[in-house]
Amino acid sequence: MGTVTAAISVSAAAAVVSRPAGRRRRGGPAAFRCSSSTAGERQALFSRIAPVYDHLNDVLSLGQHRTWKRICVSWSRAKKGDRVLDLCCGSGDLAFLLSQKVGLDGEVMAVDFSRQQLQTAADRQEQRWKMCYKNIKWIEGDALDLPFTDCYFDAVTIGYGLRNVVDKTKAMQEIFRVLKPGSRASILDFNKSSSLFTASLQSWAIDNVVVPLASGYGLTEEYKYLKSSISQYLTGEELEKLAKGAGFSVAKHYELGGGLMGNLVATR
Ligand SMILES: C/C(=C\Cc1cc(O)c2ccccc2c1O)CCC[C@H](C)CCC[C@H](C)CCCC(C)C
Ligand SMILES: C[S@@+](CC[C@H](N)C(=O)[O-])C[C@H]1O[C@@H](n2cnc3c(N)ncnc32)[C@H](O)[C@@H]1O
Repeated sequence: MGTVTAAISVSAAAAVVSRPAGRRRRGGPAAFRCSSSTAGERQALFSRIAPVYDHLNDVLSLGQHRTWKRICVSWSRAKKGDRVLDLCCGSGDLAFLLSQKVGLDGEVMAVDFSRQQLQTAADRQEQRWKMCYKNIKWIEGDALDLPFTDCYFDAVTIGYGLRNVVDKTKAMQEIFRVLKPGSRASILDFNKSSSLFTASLQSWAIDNVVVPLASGYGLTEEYKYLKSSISQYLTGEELEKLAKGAGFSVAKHYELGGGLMGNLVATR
């Protein structure tokens, strides 16, 4: 009873219920509120969705997310022999693309704070035959406190990660810090569109396709978080200002996928 009590008092305070596994809170599923969720709660969210994350991305975007990720990596200008960082790497999609760009003479550091996402990435690496993938290191770490010295990387990518960190300013400052002068950060995410039509289409797709399908996997609240996280994200113009504020000399945001997605390219 004590555990349930603790859960109820926690839910009253934090609006998020961290229930003991296998037991449901009275009154229906927990609401995962983006505005009050902590880093730990987001970490747990991405660990929960890890087993189906890649599959749902392919199904829900009709495979288009792979195109957007290829563009993100291409715009990082990562090249043979480079030392590069994929931040918030998740299951490794961008890290695998970077690996092919830098080759065996290069090095890919892929950082995430979800052990389950990293395990998925490492399993995928095991199952693939390309020799270059041996240049990837999977590192459990925090985007807000990177374990690297200043001016360490020739390029940084972050795909669908900046929107999910609890301190976007600190994350941008860390990205700037670990980049070599003249090098690029390429930051892919959903676009917080100023177009009412695009914003409505994005919102409709999440409400009527993404969340219902995710519900079939018991991940309703996890995928509802998507919509609230986008609503609390930054517009392209605000992302450019955030990058310039962190010290980047050039920052430009480009819309992708008809405005549903966006990619910021910032040069140190
Ligand atoms: C790769 C994509 C999203 C990754 C992703 C990011 C998050 O912050 C999440 C948070 C919580 C749960 C899941 C995620 C998550 O998967 C983008 C593509 C996958 C999207 C889930 C689908 C988006 C659908 C578009 C709004 C409409 C696509 C229209 C057309 C088919 C191109
Ligand atoms: C939507 S996934 C993106 C994964 C991958 N980049 C992709 O494009 O599919 C967001 C990832 O960011 C990670 N993440 C969120 N906040 C983080 C932080 N502060 N430090 C490290 N990883 C973080 C989550 O664990 C999750 O794996």
